[in-house]
Amino acid sequence: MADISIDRVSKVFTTARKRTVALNETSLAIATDEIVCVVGPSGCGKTTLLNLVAGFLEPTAGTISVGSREVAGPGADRAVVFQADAVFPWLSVAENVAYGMRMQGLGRAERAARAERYLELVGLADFRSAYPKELSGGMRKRVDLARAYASGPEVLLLDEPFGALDLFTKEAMWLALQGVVRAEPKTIVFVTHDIEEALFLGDRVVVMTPRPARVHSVVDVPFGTGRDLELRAGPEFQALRNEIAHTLREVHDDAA
Ligand SMILES: Nc1ncnc2c1ncn2[C@@H]1O[C@H](COP(=O)(O)OP(=O)(O)OP(=O)(O)O)[C@@H](O)[C@H]1O
Repeated sequence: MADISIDRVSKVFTTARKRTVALNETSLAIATDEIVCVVGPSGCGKTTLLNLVAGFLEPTAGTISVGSREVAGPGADRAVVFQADAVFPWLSVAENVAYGMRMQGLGRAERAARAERYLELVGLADFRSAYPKELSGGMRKRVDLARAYASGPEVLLLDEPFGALDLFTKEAMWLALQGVVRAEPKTIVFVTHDIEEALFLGDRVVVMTPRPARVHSVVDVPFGTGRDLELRAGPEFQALRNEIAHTLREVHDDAA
């Protein structure tokens, strides 16, 4: 269990031809076991922010802490799920889920027990011996999620994990993620382009400005736990969706 503190973080990419300020003194505090969804204009720096928290990139200025530790590189306390599948095609579903635990040196029996627990939580227990090519896109995403959880992180960083899925598969993944989080809460940063996804899953939705990204506004999501898909049809959900869409349109127009 850990909170995340992003304190006046800037990130400048410098190549031979170009200098890009992706983030400019961005600050954000995320509480332990909170789900924060991040939306913003395309190319504003959302993935950069996530990669900085993951430790894949180093800030040009500012600091990021997870719990009491300052981020100084990737670590087992953080697991990342990307849009692209990260499953190994030559490993079975259960072996994929156990992979990170093997790297961490856990014994065979514990790996098997933990893999089983997370396969059950994501609804894949019957597919433990299947290989990725036998799975649908949504099922492969469930494997990614189970593997991320099984590696025992304190923080989950999700970068448009369901971005390539069709609407119905996506909805099923929202419910799957919600179920796993309910069984085992985590501090989650979830980057998405999908406002409904952000509102359905998040405790808060952070709207970023165009590049260089800063936090434009933060929307508190009042729907509690155990959300069902019908929620989206309700007036409160619709009003928040419209509010965020309006903000995004505004920041987009200001930058254009
Ligand atoms: N390694 C890199 N080298 C140079 N520039 C980079 C690098 N990574 C990202 N950028 C630039 O930083 C800016 C922010 O990119 P980033 O991928 O973080 O945006 P994003 O908000 O996640 O975009 P999208 O919504 O389209 O996924 C972009 O202009 C991008 O071209």
